[in-house]
Amino acid sequence: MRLHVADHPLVAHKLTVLRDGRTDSPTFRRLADELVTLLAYEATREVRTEPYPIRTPVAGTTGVRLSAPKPLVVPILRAGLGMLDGMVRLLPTAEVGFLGMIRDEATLQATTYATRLPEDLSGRQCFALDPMLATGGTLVAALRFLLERGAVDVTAICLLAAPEGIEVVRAAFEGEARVTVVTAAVDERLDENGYIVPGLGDAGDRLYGVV
Ligand SMILES: O=P(O)(O)OC[C@H]1O[C@H](OP(=O)(O)OP(=O)(O)O)[C@H](O)[C@@H]1O
Ligand SMILES: O=c1cc[nH]c(=O)[nH]1
Ligand SMILES: [Mg+2]
Repeated sequence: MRLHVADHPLVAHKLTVLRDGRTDSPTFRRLADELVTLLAYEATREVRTEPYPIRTPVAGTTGVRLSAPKPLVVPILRAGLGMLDGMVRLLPTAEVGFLGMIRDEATLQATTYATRLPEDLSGRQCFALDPMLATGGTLVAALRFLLERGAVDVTAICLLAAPEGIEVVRAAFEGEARVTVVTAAVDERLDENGYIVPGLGDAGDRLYGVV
């Protein structure tokens, strides 16, 4: 597993406003959208391309274009939906699959309640979107799911990660070059309820309201 932590003043600035408990839902949604676009720049560094010949008004040249099969973007519902638009803005030809996962608030165990993904992901590069990597249970299950269906590699894009969760993902994918985690920041720790500290609270609730 490879880990990339964004180191950029714009990311740090937007993340600070996102964390602030006074930030309202519309602003939170806009910032999550902007942050994922900044992170996607790094996360797509190894997206596959092929040579593509074109003519400029001046001369012929060979550029590149994204090669087939199309990358698959997978938001992990609910909170990952808040990152979808920002991601596909940068990768407009990508296809989108959905994974619905919920963490039990008492046991912190993740369960899957919805899947809408291609059966066969052979040869596909996948990008899993989830703002929070806390205990790591959700992300490990999601990454396993995509790799078992044949994904060539999976890059998870998170807004915040806890050190404990990173270690869980690292242990689950030890020596696995197909897994990369890109995050805007690694926070201090988890609290006794499995929340990231200082974190930003419940990302799903801040995006979409308390259910
Ligand atoms: O690393 P973990 O300990 O597994 O926790 C992280 C998960 O918790 C949150 O989802 P939640 O279960 O709150 O669902 P929601 O997106 O519907 O709010 C978050 O979006 C992650 O999916
Ligand atoms: O801090 C956390 C941990 C898990 N899920 C969240 O939304 N926030
Ligand atoms: Mg939630």
